[in-house]
Amino acid sequence: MTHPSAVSATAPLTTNRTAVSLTDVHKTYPGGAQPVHAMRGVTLAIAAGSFTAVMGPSGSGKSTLLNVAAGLDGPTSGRIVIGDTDVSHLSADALTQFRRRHVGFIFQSYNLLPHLTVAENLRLPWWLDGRMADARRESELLAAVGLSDMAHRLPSELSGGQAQRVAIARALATQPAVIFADEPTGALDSHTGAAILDALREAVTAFHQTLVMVTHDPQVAAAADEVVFLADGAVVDRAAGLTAPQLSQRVLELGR
Ligand SMILES: Nc1ncnc2c1ncn2[C@@H]1O[C@H](COP(=O)(O)OP(=O)(O)OP(=O)(O)O)[C@@H](O)[C@H]1O
Repeated sequence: MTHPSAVSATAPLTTNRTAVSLTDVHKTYPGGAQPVHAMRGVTLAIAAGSFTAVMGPSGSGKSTLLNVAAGLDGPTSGRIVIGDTDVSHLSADALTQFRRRHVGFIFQSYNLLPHLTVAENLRLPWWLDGRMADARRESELLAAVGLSDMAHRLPSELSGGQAQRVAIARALATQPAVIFADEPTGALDSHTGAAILDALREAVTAFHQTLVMVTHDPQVAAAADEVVFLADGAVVDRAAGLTAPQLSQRVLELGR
């Protein structure tokens, strides 16, 4: 295990075959009258280089799983390992530093900084880590998401699909051990959403990245290598090769 103070900016974190593992992870929110058990003993391993979709009925704990697995929120108990690092017990500062270097995020709302250009938004992960942006990688990423000619635009001058392409490129910038995406196509029309999903898949494959994506959309989940099903805070199934209607049906059954 890597000691918190020894987190390196350059250490390759996906040398083993598992990019992320959760072992008996529980997450309980204090709540009002009663605590909410949003994760009840989740054990899950995500293979390096894979694309995993997380599906389940509303309130089943998908966003909680993503936030806890990504180190955005701490577990109540259990162990989370990203690459070779046990992040469950890192101090807040060490965890922030670790996330900047080794975890990528894509959100439904893009989360671009409005006063920075496309290129500057893309450079943020390096800047936040006190490093110079890698100009060659920046050009490669802009080309990979089809935005080479929009590097100097502001987010307000982009369509939703273009903004999400910037977010994808930014998530890939530091070659993270894993990229977590929460409903990345949720704010887009179905045509643009499909194009974004293609761009994401292609970029993730081209750059050998690992992607874990929460989605309600069975068409999106059908493009994943594997789908993890959650119900009531627990992993109840994992499946590969199901069609969109089959995935839809499975989620409906879990919600009953
Ligand atoms: N900060 C919080 N405080 C208290 N309870 C919370 C908090 N965040 C989530 N919950 C509860 O935890 C449970 C799981 O929520 P979560 O958002 O992870 O589900 P989800 O599957 O992502 O839902 P949806 O599909 O509707 O987005 C729900 O019962 C929710 O009300």
